[in-house]
Amino acid sequence: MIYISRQEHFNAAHKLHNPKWSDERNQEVFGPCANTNWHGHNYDLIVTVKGRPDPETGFVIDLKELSTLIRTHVIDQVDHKNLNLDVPFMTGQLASTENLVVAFWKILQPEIEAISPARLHSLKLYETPRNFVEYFGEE
Ligand SMILES: Nc1nc2c(c(=O)[nH]1)N=C([C@H](O)[C@H](O)COP(=O)(O)OP(=O)(O)OP(=O)(O)O)CN2
Repeated sequence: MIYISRQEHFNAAHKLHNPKWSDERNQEVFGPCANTNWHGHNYDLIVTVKGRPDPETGFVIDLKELSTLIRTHVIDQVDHKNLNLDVPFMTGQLASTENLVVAFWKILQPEIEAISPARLHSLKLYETPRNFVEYFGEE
């Protein structure tokens, strides 16, 4: 079994804001991340799939195809966007790295399975060089 990864990049604006709370409470919990007029991040997304190399190509999955799939279904939806305002699949959700990576999984898993026998293994999403989450599809 081989684990193979592709890294993609996007930048996006957001703020951490719970609409059920007062502005003061949001500020207290989220600090500068609750800034009313948004802030931005340079995100990196690492998509890892697992499988056995095809005997004819030697590939678990064609990384060019995987890149196109990630860009079409995820990166193009979020790049240069406001995650709170512009991204339908984040509507009604806090724009945290955790919620974002779960939303990406729900989009990518069926798309990968549609083009390849390889399976999605994990997503790693960097919000900053020091803040990142990893998700394996577990509930
Ligand atoms: N569990 C989570 N905690 C936080 C998240 C998150 O998505 N999940 N997000 C944020 C902020 O949006 C943002 O990441 C904070 O940025 P910042 O503090 O600037 O992060 P840095 O790594 O650049 O900060 P350093 O202090 O320089 O390490 C906050 N929490």
